[in-house]
Amino acid sequence: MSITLHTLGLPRIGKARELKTALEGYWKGGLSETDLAATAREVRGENWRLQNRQGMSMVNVGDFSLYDHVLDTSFLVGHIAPRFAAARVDRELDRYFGAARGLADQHIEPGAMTKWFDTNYHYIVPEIGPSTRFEARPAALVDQIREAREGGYTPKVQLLGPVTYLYLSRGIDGFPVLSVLEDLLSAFRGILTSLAEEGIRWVQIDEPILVLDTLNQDWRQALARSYAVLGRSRAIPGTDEAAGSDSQDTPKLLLTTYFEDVEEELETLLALPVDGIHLDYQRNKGLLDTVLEGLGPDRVLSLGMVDGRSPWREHIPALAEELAPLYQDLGDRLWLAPSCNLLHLPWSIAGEDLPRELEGVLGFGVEKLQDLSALGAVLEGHSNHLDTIQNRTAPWGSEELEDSADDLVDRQDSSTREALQAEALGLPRLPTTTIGSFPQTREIRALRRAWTRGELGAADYQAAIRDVIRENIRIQEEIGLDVLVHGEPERSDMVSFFAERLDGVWASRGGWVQSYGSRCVKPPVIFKPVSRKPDLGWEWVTFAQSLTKKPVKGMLTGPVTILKWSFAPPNVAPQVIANNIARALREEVLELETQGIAIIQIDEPAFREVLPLKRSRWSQALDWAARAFRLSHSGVKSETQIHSHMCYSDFNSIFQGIKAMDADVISIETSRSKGELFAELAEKGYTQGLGPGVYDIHSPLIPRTEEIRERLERALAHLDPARLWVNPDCGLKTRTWQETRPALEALVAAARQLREARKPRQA
Ligand code: MET
Ligand SMILES: [Zn+2]
Repeated sequence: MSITLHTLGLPRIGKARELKTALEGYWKGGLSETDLAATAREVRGENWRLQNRQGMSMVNVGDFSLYDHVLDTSFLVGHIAPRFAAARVDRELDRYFGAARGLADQHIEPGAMTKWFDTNYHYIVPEIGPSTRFEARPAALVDQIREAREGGYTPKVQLLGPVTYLYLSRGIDGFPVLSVLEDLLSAFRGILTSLAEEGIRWVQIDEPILVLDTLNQDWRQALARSYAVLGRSRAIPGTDEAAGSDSQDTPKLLLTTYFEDVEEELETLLALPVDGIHLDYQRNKGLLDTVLEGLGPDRVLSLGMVDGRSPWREHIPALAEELAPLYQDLGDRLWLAPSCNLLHLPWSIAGEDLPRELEGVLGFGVEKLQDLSALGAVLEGHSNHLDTIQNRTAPWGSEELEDSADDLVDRQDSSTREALQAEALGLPRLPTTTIGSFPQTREIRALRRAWTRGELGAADYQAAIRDVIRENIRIQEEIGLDVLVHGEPERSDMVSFFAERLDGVWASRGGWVQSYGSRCVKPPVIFKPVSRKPDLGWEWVTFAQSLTKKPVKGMLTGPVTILKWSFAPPNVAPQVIANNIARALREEVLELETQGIAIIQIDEPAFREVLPLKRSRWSQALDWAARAFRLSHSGVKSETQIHSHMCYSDFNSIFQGIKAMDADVISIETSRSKGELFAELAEKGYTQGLGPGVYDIHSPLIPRTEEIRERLERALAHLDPARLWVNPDCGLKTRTWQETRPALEALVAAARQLREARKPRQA
């Protein structure tokens, strides 16, 4: 009997992003539905082949998605928000994409998108209201099961569990989402019945909310009720009766949790009448004894042995040794898998140019499965892989592991700074500025491409970028903005630009990870203590400053954002890495200051992503994150104004951190907010400068002066006019100049009108 190996899902964008290309082709009208379906089939086929080749006992069906698995779940349970259900579409497939991306021609807004737990994957939020009804619609899933069977594979079906599905939903106007549970469970039952008819033996049902430490009694009850209906005892909905004999014919359920330990909900979890439980091994080690006790004599324990969301490889010999007694105990009731869906990793590291330190240390999806099968083989005594695998940890010196940022110099108090800065900068009331990037035109992209390909020499490239900066400054002066920027033409991406200029960070060529739909990101890998390789590009900023008398704001990406949008080594605490990056950035900040740059913006759009899944650890995380931010500008003069930028406005959970960052000005996204935020901020005692975004850069609409003025007035109703800035929601790199220019003109006009109307008390 060989040990059962399986996965919790694989990347579905295609190993060379084939699905991305096909999707975008289909959306533009250049690719037919048939061709898109063919690409989708190829991607699934490739995934099944890989699982088969690596010795997985079953292949997953249901992990593939054309856009998002939460949206797929909505369609699977027949829950399509009314505005999409009523939309006019040529093909049903367009209704699905409409729900994901909106239907602009019919003015139908897409579903909201938000992050999947603490990952960088975004899902489409289901909307639940009084008219929500569910109905099993398993046809598409059944087709994929048959497809897998035709390929000769044994399918295991993967579903998002009903309770997590509801937990991730939004109740329209506060509608209580749990009130639809029974109806949803009937749909799930219908689906399980269809799967039984297809001869499915195992269903993987994901309930990652079991790792949270914030579930209340209602959610616990929902879990208990759901698995009473869907699990082994299979009660008949609406009655207390068990379904009895038909339970033999329905698939077994493997309930999966991932991303964290299940400490708080261990009892809840063990009481669920499911046939197997999956846990992240590393994070639940300490609970295994209790788990084994509660597991009983028949149930399967699946352990996530290789980290499914970090590219660092495990030390297989050590793992095999640790696991051996458990394998003895459980025999074939022990299953092995990656800790979570491999969707959070790129496809494979093969063909990448790795720095010497990373050879054999790093692996993506394919390599994770190789490690898993190596572990299986070692456990079963079929292999002595033991001597070929070396220690796989990041080369971080032990002295560097203790880092409390003692070199952090506290700044003078904020009101002293405020006065000094006001004098040094001499800005008008309601100063106008932008967030940093200007439109990345086709010419700029072509320029960068030619330079990276070596078709353009350094001197020519730099001259061309200087021309763009010159033009950017000219336009900003014409528009009449108060604080200018160089426009970031040299950056394609705010994290990879810095990653390439920091020693200790490795950028892959093709390590793409799905962020949402067809959008992919290529996270850099931080693998050793980070340092600044000569500079981080300050000369572009000082060049811009040399062209104008107005202050030019220097632009950097902050330590927390660089950390959160990269892969970091697991054996180093995040604050150690963040401090490390902060010190490299600090050198650049101090250089900018020396060169006469009086305002420096350190962007932290990923700041709130430091919040761990467990709420009990929030406060500590905010502390180190704010500390790292402060370290990145530690030592600047009081006259130097430090800005930060975050493109969201939900500060409730991070307010403590925002204050502790001790920035002078923070720009945020608010153009869609109705003003409650300002009252809230005032109430909480926010006293720094604030730049509420008054131009929604995500929309092609050009705001009118009156609209901007209204938005500013809403802020002025609650905040000190001396601390209010006027700026867009975020950078303008995705917009065109045709949109940007009139929008910024409106923004400047609105600020001027308000200044006039409010008659400043001092010059
Ligand atoms: C996602 S935040 C982006 C900030 C950056 N400075 C820009 O303007 O593009
Ligand atoms: Zn932004």
